[in-house]
Amino acid sequence: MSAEASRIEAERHPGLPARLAAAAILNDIVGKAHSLEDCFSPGAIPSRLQGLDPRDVALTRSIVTAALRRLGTIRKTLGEFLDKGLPRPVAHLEWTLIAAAAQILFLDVPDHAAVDLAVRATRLENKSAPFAGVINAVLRNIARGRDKILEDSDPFDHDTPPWLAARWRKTYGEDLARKIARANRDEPTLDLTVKSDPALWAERLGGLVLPTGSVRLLTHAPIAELPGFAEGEWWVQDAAAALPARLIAPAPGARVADFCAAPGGKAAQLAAAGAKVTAIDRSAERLKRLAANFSRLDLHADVVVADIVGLKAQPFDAILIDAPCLATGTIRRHPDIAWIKKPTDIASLAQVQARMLDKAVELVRPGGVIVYCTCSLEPEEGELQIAALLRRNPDMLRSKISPHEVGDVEGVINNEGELRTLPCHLPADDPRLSGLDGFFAARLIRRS
Ligand SMILES: C[S@@+](CC[C@H](N)C(=O)[O-])C[C@H]1O[C@@H](n2cnc3c(N)ncnc32)[C@H](O)[C@@H]1O
Repeated sequence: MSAEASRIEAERHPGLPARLAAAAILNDIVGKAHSLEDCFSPGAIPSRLQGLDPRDVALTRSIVTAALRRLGTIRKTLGEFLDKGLPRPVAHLEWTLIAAAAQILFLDVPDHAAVDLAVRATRLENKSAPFAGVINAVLRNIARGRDKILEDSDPFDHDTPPWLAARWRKTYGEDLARKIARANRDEPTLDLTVKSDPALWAERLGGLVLPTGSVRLLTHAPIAELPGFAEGEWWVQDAAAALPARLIAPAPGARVADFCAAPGGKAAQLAAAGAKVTAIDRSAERLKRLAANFSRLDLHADVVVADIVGLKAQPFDAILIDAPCLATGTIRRHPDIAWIKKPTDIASLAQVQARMLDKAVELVRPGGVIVYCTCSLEPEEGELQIAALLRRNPDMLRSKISPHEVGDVEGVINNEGELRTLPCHLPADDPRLSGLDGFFAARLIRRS
C-alpha cells in the first residue's frame, strides 16, 4: 500500500493510529532500549505520536504500559500459538501482535476491535500483508483462550525477567520476591506531597492520608486539572520517594545540598521545610523542569549545573544524595525498566554512587548529616554501598532511622536502622490503594 493509501486507511479507522503508535513504541522501548518517559515526552525522537489527539495518546500509553507489565505472559502465549515464529522480514509484526494481545487480555477493548485493527495494520505494508490471516488466527485464539491464559500467568515466573527474578530470590527470599513481582503487576496510585494540611487536600481531592503523610488518590484525571495544582499546593511524588528528604529535618536556614536534584521532588520538600537549598544536577534540561516546578510551588533553591564527582563548594550542614541507579524499585510506575536495564549496568552505577558518597563526606561539615537513597531493590546500590562507605570512612556513623520517622509502616526499617521499602509494602483493604516504590535510604553523621 502506498503512503497516501495508508494515510487514508488510518483516517477511515479512527483507532488505527493509536495501535500503530503503540506497536512502534514497544519496538523502540524493548528493541532499542528507549525509555517509556522519553517515548511519550513532547520532544521524543522518533516521534510516534504526531497527529494523535490527547485521547489517542492516552490509549497508546495504556496499551504500551499494559504490554510492558505483562510482556512475559504475552510472549509466552504468542510462542504457543505461533510455534514457528515470524519470518525475519516481518519480525516487526511481533509488536503488532503484542499490542493487540495486551488489549485483548488486559484492557477494556472489545476483542473484535483489537483483532480487526491489528489485521488492518498488517495490511498497510506490502511485505506484511500476506500475514494478515496468521495475525487474525493467532489473536482469535488468544481471545478464545483468555481465561486459561490469565489463570496460568504468574507474575514472578513469567512477567519478571529471569535475571531480576534470580536476584530478588537471592536477596529477599522466594516468598518476598514473589510478592514484589505480584505488586509490580498492579497499576500504581497517584501520590502527592502537600505543602501543608494533608487532611484538607485529601478531602478536596477525594483521596486519603497515608501514615507517612502523603496523600493517595485513585484518578486518571490530567494532573494539571486537579484542584491545588495551579496554586502550587502539592506535587506528585510516590509516598516512599517522599521519605528520604524527611530524614534530614533541617533547622530553619540550614545549608542543604541536594546532589542529583532534578526534577526536584526531594529538593522541594527540603525548601518547604525551611532549608536554604542548593540543587545540583548534571542535566541542564532536567534542571529546567526543577526550576518550573519551584516556580509553580513558589519555592526557592540555588540551582547549579554540575557533575557531583568534580564538585567544589563550601561545606554544607546536610547533603541528600538521590543517586542514579537501576531503578528496579519503580517498575510499577515504569514497567519499561524491567526490559531495558541489564545486570551489567549495576557495577558502573555502583561506582558512580560510591564516588558521590565520597564527595558528600568531603563536603559535609563536622557534625553534619548525609542521607543517601536510591530507588533500587539491588543491595549493591543500597545496603552494601553504605557498609562499604563506613569501612572506608571511620569518621562516618549511621544515624539509625526510627520507625516513627516513617509513619510506623510495618517492615520498612532493617536491623541497621536503614529504610528499605518494597513494592509490596503498605497493603490496603482495597488492593488498588496498596504499595510503595522500592526505596533504600540510610542516614549518616560525620563525627564532630
Ligand atoms: C533519581 S534522579 C533524581 C530525582 C530527584 N532527586 C527528585 O527527587 O526529583 C537522578 C538524577 O541524577 C542526575 N545525575 C546522574 N549522574 C550525575 C552526576 N554525575 N552528577 C550530577 N547529577 C547526576 C540525573 O541527571 C538525574 O536527574
